[in-house]
Amino acid sequence: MTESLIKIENLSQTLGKTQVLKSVSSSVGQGEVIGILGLNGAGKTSLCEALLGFRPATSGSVTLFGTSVDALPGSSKLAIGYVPQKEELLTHLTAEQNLKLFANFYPHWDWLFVEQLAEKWQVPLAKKVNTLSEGQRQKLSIITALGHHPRLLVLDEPVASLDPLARRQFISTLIDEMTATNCTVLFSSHIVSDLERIASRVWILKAGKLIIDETLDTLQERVARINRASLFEHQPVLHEFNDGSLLVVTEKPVSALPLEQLFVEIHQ
Ligand SMILES: Nc1ncnc2c1ncn2[C@@H]1O[C@H](COP(=O)(O)OP(=O)(O)OP(=O)(O)O)[C@@H](O)[C@H]1O
Repeated sequence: MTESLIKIENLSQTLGKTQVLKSVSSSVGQGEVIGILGLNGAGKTSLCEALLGFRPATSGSVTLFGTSVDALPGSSKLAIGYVPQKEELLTHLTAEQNLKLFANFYPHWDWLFVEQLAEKWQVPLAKKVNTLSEGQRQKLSIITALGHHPRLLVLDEPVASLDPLARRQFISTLIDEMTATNCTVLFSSHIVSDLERIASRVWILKAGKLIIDETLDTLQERVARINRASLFEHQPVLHEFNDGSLLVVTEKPVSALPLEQLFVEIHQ
């Protein structure tokens, strides 16, 4: 079995008085695309940031590329592309100056690819960032993360400000990039249809807990809500609803709930 690119073990994090992550465990292999879903405040950003080592875990651990995230060498950091929920561009510089700053850090920066993306996505490179629209800034932030062809790409709601055409272009670029480089992608979004187009696996967070960690195929074909009386011995329960019914993976295909409906139901 190939080594996990990301390994998360019993990761918990408390910020102030809030426990924002509760004993999260999972592992992700090279080339997997994880779609992260959760209500506002569920812990998606906290998880992305903890995975990248931006905030130390209160307990538990994260391993990236086989090394503890707390001791990650520079070469591994350079293999990561990150699009934060709120872009962190230098607003008094032009879009092009921002790209040049990023390019300085990355030996494998691909200017041809970056310029093609900027043209296709209509990001005006000569304009100062503080004069760009929110969507244009978001596109620029995505380009800075893709420009060095990362092995691991973490995208925290990258499409929130994008119009439908831009979202479609972004998803298609992401698919091309994944095909060309077999990069691993973690992608949080509230737009379930986008996640369904690219995710191989789905994580659903609820109040800091990872309650669902299943392949998209399993979720779409074999996840069903059953009564407790129908539960087989040793059948793992994904979620228990308020009325006592249970969400389980069935052995044979069932007419599973559409992902969006499943998401809504487990939060009611
Ligand atoms: N610096 C902080 N100090 C204290 N609590 C925090 C801090 N940052 C986030 N939180 C809390 O952590 C919880 C998870 O927040 P997080 O931003 O990870 O959620 P999210 O799923 O990304 O939400 P959204 O969909 O709104 O972006 C929330 O209850 C939030 O109030």
